[in-house]
Amino acid sequence: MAKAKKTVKPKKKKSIKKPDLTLSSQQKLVLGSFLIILGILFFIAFLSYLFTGHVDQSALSEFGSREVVTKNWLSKLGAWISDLFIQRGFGVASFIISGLTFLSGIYVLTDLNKAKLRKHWFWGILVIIWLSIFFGFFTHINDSLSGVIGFEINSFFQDYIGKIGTILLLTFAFISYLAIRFKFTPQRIASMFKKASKDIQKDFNDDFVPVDNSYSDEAEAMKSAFEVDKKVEPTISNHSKIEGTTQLEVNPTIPKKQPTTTIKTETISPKIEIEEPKVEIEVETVKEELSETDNLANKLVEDFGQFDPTLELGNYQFPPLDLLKKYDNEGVTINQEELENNKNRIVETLNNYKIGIASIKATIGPTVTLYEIVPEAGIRISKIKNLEDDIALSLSALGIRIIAPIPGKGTIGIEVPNKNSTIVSMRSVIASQKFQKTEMHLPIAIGKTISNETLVVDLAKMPHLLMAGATGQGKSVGLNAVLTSLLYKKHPAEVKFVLVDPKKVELTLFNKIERHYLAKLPDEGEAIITDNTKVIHTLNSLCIEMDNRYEMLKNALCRNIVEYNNKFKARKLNPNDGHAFLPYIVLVVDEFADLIMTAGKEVETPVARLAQLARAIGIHLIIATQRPSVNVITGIIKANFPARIAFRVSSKIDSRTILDAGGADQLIGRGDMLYTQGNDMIRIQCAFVDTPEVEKIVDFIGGQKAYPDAYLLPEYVGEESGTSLDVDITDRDVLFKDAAEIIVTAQQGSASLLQRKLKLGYNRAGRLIDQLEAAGIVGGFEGSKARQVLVVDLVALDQLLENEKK
Ligand SMILES: Nc1ncnc2c1ncn2[C@@H]1O[C@H](COP(=O)(O)OP(=O)(O)OP(=O)(O)O)[C@@H](O)[C@H]1O
Repeated sequence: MAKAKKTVKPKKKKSIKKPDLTLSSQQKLVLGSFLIILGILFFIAFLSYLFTGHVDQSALSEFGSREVVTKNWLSKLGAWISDLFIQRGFGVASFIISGLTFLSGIYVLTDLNKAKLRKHWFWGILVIIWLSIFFGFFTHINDSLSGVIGFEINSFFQDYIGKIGTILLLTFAFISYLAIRFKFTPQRIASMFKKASKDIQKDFNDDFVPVDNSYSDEAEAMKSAFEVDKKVEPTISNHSKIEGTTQLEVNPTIPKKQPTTTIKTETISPKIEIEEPKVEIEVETVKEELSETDNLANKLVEDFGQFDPTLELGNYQFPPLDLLKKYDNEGVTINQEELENNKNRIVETLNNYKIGIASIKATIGPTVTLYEIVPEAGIRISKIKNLEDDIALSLSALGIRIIAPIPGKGTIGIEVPNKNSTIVSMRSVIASQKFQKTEMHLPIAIGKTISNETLVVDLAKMPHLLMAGATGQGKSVGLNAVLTSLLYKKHPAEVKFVLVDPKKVELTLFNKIERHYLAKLPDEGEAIITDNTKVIHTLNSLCIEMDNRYEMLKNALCRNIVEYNNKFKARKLNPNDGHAFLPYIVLVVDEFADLIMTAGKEVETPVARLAQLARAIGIHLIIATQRPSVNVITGIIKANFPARIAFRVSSKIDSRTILDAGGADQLIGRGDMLYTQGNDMIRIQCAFVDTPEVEKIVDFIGGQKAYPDAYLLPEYVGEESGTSLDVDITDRDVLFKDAAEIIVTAQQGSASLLQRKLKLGYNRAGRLIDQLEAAGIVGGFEGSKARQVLVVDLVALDQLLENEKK
């Protein structure tokens, strides 16, 4: 609300009245005009008092009587009010009150900034008091100059600090007023004096000068002296301002002194005028010229509306929250005693190592409590870091993690597991505002941070996720949490899953939503892939899908899937040209280690290719593994998976393999995890979603109307279908070029070399040799001897392959 108000405000000027929270427009009109009239009444009464006050003085005692005649222009009331304000109040300074009242009326009517009005009153009252004290000096001339208040204060000052003291005090008040109110500085005053003396000198030299900047400069200087304040109190009257400007502009050769005085009067006696009129500029937006296709697209959008990819399953219902379980032990449960004990032990332990603590703060999370310590001055953080193991031993709790220092803070963190950890239910994170209101493309409510905040991350931004953790530490639950998040947020038309599950048990549940959310190869029975050869086919098929999508993006002149889909929705892309709405594809591979061990390069190559290139076209990979050893998570995979989740692992080395840092070995399991997206590491308690809950969700979705089939991936012709001598270069094995390079580099035409280097099976390596022979890279079969290599080096090989394409 407040924001909306803010954005609207600057546009609204006098003409449009902004709704007020307390007063209706009618009330504002009544109050505003009342104040304006009251201001005018005051002014008339005060003005009249200057002429009639002394006559009316005697009548005031009989004020109640109707017969008494008063001379004030506003009769008895005028006489009484002006007597009250001028005689018994602040003297002639009371005129300012009439001005302020008038001003308040204008503010209420035109709904200007109330804070400004308050400022006017504040400064106005100070000026009134100052003036009345100042005029107190001159009461011998006329006692209504200062009023009783001014006179009394003045004589009070004079009694205590004398006449000179009072004058000095008033001077000081005056300077302070100028400095604070008008932002006057000595430099500004000096520069004004300088300018003035220069001008005088010039005047002296010649009476008339051709127009120069000094007028406007001076005007500027004076103006700028007040400019800072303009926002607070726009004082220059429109009328005089316009006059000043015209004089300056129209008479280019007028004598200098004249305009100077004009400007001075203009600035020194600020008249009451509320808002400087701002000439508003109306910007006409020029319509972009439309191209032919745009016109057509606009017409189509006009006729049929934007393309809605969800239309085919228009009645699709998202799973309700009720399908997810509520847990009793949700919410933070750590008692004061535990907190106190831990704190004491930390303080004691650190004291044993001569580390003094300046302060300590605890943040209680779902699984661990973070004690944030500020060490005493002079203690080196590296010292604490080195003592990590000793401190953990002394605190003798499993899973103590020391963060020294906490990034971005000068403090040290010690995370101590809570005795009773709490479950972070999937329901709580899905129901969180953060998740419900997110605008992310592929939002994942992964769990809660140490300070109990729900963490929602965007898979589309990651752009791929690597998950590792020893068995039983929460990996499968983590995968389910990811999938559940997407099911709760994305329509079947918007996202498709390719699920690879060599364990055959974890992801089978999702079979029920095959025709809603899964993608598969054509002619495959089941969408969930459990067989290694099928995995290789699917990965290669995804590579083809990727290439196809890139082609579509290129033709549509789009840089990424979001732009492409927006263009498609705006009906700017013709389905007859091969365009279609592109759903995101999320490839989930459980037990990646298992795959790499059995299929080696055949899996690694397409995975690496997808990881490198697929982000822009909406294919995202989630890879989970139990064994995070370097031959599973190779350099090329790591380089392309900046987002990583580590559940508890058994060794520091494993932790380093996944996170490039220790820490995952000190987690406590059961969904306790570390998450990094390339820079900082955050400790998260993974949201818990149990198999029965997932089952309910997939049943709910599976029970609804579905597409006729799963999302079909492009067909991939695998190695089995190749003949022994493939001459057609388009039918070559994807590893053909790699194989040729290995053979040429080694100058040894043997299948076993390929088997070793490319981690291939014998059959495939043999077939590669056959294809190399057909391409003229290796010679014919020579019994037990290795084949002859016919290409001398890699340059020659490149040339040969280039020539082939022509
Ligand atoms: N986020 C969590 N919150 C609470 N408990 C959890 C959480 N995640 C896992 N657990 C507990 O740990 C058990 C094992 O989790 P999970 O099946 O996910 O392990 P895993 O790492 O997949 O094991 P494996 O690799 O053998 O499949 C769960 O049954 C559950 O009791």
